[in-house]
Amino acid sequence: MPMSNSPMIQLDNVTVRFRIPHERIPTFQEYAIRWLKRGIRYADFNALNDISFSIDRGETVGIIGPNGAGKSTLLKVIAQVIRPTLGRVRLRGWVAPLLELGAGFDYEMTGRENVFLNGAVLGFNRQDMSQRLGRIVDFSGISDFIDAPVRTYSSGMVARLGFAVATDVQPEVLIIDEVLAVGDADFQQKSAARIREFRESGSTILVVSHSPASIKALCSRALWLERGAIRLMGSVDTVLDQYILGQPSS
Ligand SMILES: Nc1ncnc2c1ncn2[C@@H]1O[C@H](COP(=O)(O)OP(=O)(O)OP(=O)(O)O)[C@@H](O)[C@H]1O
Repeated sequence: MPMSNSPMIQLDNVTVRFRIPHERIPTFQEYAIRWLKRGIRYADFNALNDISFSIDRGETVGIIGPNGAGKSTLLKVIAQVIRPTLGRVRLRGWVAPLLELGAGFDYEMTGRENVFLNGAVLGFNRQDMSQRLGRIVDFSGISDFIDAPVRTYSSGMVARLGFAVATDVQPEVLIIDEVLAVGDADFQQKSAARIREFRESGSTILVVSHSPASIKALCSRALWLERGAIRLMGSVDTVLDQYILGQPSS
């Protein structure tokens, strides 16, 4: 099979800027008055600041960093959920993002209906999804609840179902934001095994986790983000050893 040498994901000088009110405005009324008087002062805040890197086909890259470092923002900009303020994101594959858990779910609908809904979002029709349904429900391990509305599910159950749908459809690029931390130990093992299968079949994977151990177990490269900038990117061992050294508990 001919393989292109060009990267699967490439970011060139990506900056994501949010505009946030400078001071806390206690009520909506106060906000409206200030807005009319042009009295709201904003501060521009770069959640990502001039980020450049590329990821090749088949790489599994773990993203680590403290709270607020910009990890989720980075995944969102790669999944094209948000646009960069400056710079460019280039993608060469079909992406299945598992960002906020259950973000693609309608909580009033049943688990079964949501499988079809999620499938449609990922580009699959009803017939495709009917064929996949049994396998998805099986993997999620929530078959007893599949006809109950998702609002009755625990966050772990939502995670199981979301993960089962998004990873049944063999994406070329799989983007996973902290999903692995949600399920119980049994599900964490199952999902890690599934990610390894994707890795072996050549998918490109990006995973955010606060757990250096899960990143070590799954990834070949790691990217350490801090205050919106790359602190270090390299082999998983090099980056995590440095990262762990910098943690207050060590
Ligand atoms: N829509 C938004 N508007 C304003 N600020 C935002 C928005 N989204 C994120 N931010 C800010 O950008 C920064 C980075 O957020 P992000 O969620 O990417 O961090 P993170 O590294 O994923 O953090 P965590 O580990 O806590 O999940 C934070 O300071 C956050 O408050």
